[in-house]
Amino acid sequence: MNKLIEIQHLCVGYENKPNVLKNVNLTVYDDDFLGIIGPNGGGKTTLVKAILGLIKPTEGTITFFEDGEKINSLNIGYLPQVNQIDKKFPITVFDVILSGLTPKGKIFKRYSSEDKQKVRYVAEQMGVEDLLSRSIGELSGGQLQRVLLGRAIADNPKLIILDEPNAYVDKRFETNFYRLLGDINKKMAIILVSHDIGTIISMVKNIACVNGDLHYHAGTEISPEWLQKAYDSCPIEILGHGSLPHRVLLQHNHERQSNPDSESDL
Ligand SMILES: Nc1ncnc2c1ncn2[C@@H]1O[C@H](COP(=O)(O)OP(=O)(O)OP(=O)(O)O)[C@@H](O)[C@H]1O
Repeated sequence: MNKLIEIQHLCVGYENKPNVLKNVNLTVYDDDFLGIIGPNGGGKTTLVKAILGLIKPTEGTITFFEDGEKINSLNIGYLPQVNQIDKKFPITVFDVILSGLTPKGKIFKRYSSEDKQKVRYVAEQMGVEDLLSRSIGELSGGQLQRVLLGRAIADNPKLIILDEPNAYVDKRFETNFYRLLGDINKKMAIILVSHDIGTIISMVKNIACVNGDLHYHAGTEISPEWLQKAYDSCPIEILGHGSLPHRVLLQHNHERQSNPDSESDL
């Protein structure tokens, strides 16, 4: 187990909201499966954007490693939140997966026959090989999720980041998707952002709760007290599921609330 990413004293935010995250420290390992939880507006996506290099830290550092040595950049695959996908965009499944092979900064890359073969291989792994000529607007939520996961892993990244992947699908299909993630985790590290603590606990190796700052918990044996502390001022209710907390219900009447209608998604 080697370090893959080391985040030290990270502060990051936006022009009109400069202090979204303050003094965040986190290490991600090369075989990690890290779950990121936290209340709405706590800064989970902001942390992901900082790791992806989409926003610049105001303070602190994010360092990448390969085989224990510092490197300048890391190949990261990303599965975005479903609301960031324009399903009306006229693009086929084949081209979506192929676009995962485009090196950063090279939009007009010429694809080789090897690339095209790779697309077919990835599509088979994701179980979408029969959908390659379909446009993404014709897919179900679960199919789209697997196509985008294929795009994220196509270039054999060292890490994939999945932002709320369970928002794509019906609960009944989640098991298959998470089994797929278990297989992928044998080859690369995974960061999974999710509101669903039940999912996080059953899947991941380590947990971080992001709520303006970051509380890290190695392992998944988390106590209700840790959760309450990590979620800060949000009142939480934990429903028992065996000895594991299964679901956390929050009331969003504190100042980080970003969407008053989203109470039911937690
Ligand atoms: N582009 C932006 N410009 C200004 N403020 C932003 C921007 N994006 C996010 N924010 C604010 O930063 C804070 C953290 O947002 P972020 O999306 O990181 O939270 P989150 O934990 O991912 O939330 P959710 O669970 O609702 O997806 C929120 O208060 C949000 O309104």
